[in-house]
Amino acid sequence: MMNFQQLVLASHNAGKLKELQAMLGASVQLRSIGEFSQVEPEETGLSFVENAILKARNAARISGLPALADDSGLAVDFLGGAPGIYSARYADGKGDAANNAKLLEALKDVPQEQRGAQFVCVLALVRHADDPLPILCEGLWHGQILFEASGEHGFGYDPLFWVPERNCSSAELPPVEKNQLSHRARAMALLRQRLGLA
Ligand SMILES: O=c1nc[nH]c2c1ncn2[C@H]1C[C@H](O)[C@@H](COP(=O)(O)OP(=O)(O)OP(=O)(O)O)O1
Ligand SMILES: [Mg+2]
Repeated sequence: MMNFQQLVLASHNAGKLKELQAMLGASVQLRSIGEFSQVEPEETGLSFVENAILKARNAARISGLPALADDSGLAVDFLGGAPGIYSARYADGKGDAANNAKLLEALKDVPQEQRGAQFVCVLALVRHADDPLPILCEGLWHGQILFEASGEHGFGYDPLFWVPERNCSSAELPPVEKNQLSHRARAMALLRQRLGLA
């Protein structure tokens, strides 16, 4: 097993970097792809897996380092799994606040018992840009979509995601707790096992 002391994180999302670095601990240093390039690759895949691999290969190519990518999103039952892989682009690239407003509007007449949703995270690690065997790990987190935003922590859809096991929104959870429960935490626990860090 290769020893990954330094990985480039194939993400321009500062929230992901913070969470993933906290989960990985000090033995692996995550460097942001932003140190190397500001150009974001187009996420042309039809699945979280495809987009994670695409982002990881791109970052490995640009940086010359092994690369970790996180492709994630929110799948809402009532919307047939949307916005899913399109979560970041749900409100046409207008950002988190616009995405959240659009989701609240789409669900405004939907009763509580039909507001189930899951966060999905796929982590892909490539040793180099053309790695024929990327390491893939996934994690899911089940919850419900709230009727209004609540909480200041986290990023993205966190203020709208109600966490049944804690009875609060994911943005109300202290970061340490989110990092033990989340879709990303579950995917990272699997990755740590695969890397012999667990
Ligand atoms: O823990 C989370 N808490 C709240 N929202 C979250 C979470 N995890 C993913 N999300 C949302 C944010 C974004 O709307 C989409 C990810 O999109 P995704 O393309 O994977 O990430 P991104 O464009 O923000 O950064 P990048 O592609 O550079 O890694 O799902
Ligand atoms: Mg993205």
